[in-house]
Amino acid sequence: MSVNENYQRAKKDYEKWGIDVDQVLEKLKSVPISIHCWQGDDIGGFETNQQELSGGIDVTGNYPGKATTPKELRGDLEKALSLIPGKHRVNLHAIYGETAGKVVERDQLEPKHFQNWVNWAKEHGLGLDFNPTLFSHPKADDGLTLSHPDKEVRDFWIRHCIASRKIAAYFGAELGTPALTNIWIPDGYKDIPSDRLTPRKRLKDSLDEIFKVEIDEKYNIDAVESKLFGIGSEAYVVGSHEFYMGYALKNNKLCLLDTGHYHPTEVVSNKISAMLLYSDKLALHVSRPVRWDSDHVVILDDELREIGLEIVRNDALDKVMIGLDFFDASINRVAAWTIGTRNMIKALLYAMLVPNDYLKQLQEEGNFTERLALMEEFKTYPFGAIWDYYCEQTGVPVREAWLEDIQSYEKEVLSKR
Ligand SMILES: C[C@H](O)[C@H](O)[C@@H](O)C(=O)CO
Ligand SMILES: [Mn+2]
Repeated sequence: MSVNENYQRAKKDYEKWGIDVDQVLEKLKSVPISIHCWQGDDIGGFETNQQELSGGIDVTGNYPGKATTPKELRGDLEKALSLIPGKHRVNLHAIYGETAGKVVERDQLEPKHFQNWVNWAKEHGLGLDFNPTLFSHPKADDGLTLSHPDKEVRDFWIRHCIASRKIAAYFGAELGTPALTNIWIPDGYKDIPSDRLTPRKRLKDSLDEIFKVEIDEKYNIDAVESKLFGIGSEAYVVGSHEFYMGYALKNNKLCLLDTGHYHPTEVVSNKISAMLLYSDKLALHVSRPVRWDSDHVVILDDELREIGLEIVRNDALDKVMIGLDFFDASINRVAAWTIGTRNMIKALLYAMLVPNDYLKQLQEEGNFTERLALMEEFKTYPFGAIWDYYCEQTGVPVREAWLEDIQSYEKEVLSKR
């Protein structure tokens, strides 16, 4: 049977539950995923005076073919995007600027250093998002940045964050879609602190300084990302969840929830509905923590499905800005992007093909038997046939056919680097 024949048959199964599958696919096309550029080069970036990765994050593996220039990285992203259905965004870090061989300090970065990215994004109809980079830098060597006891260090990073927001606003103005600027800092202590409050006060003050510079939300939207621990900040992280949740709510900023930044049994899917009661928008870094914040490639596991369900059943596709954050250097990096992003989209599609209103009604009626029965049965509904059709319809390879593209790309491009 052809992809279309399978689709027509599968569609009938969903239609019995009042699900308009054609409409679902139209809607899915309009949901952008922000694809993180840093999977392509192991968070190296292109600074002229490039430093080793720091900040308590780590990329393991030495699979050949990583991008070593902006052109290579863009080429690899293009390849991945050609295998992923829908129109998406690309998420950049400040270390991916292009400064023509000159050393430009991070607090001196300007929109012109990202002009090539903007031209490229225009050419490919992509939105861009942004992150100041507060790691892999001598001024972050002791693991402290915006909460540093030394005012000079703090001021440097404050200037960098302000410069970053201006760069993001340039993306927003040029591309006609606001850029999300996400601030994540590594600040914390390896061992038990004797004072948890003072660094948090300093971080709060630094953030106030950064956001004092007003930027129209038409161009730039600010987010702050919390963390539980990092390598070297096992005992204490200044920007904890409670810290940023309070800050974001009070200052009308977005909380960015990274799925790897919580206790092992604490899940982001369970936070979305609670946070959306108090905030109009939320941002996500979808990752896969294996035993720790390991940033494995996202797979279609229970938590990813649950995240998709929470976004869809709460009618929050316009409220949750979905970004990815994983980095695996032990496999083909273009494949990593493709697998993780396709899975994120699959999770959304899966959620859109569940009779969410009826399941809610069952819960209200206390009919937990039927609720569980249907939630389980829907797991084996012919979701794959709908996904295959979506891929075919959007002009990307169906099922594992994309692997052939990756294999030839590896042979013709990656292996020659
Ligand atoms: C490179 C990213 O900004 C970084 O991964 C951050 O988002 C994070 O999640 C740190 O653990
Ligand atoms: Mn993250």
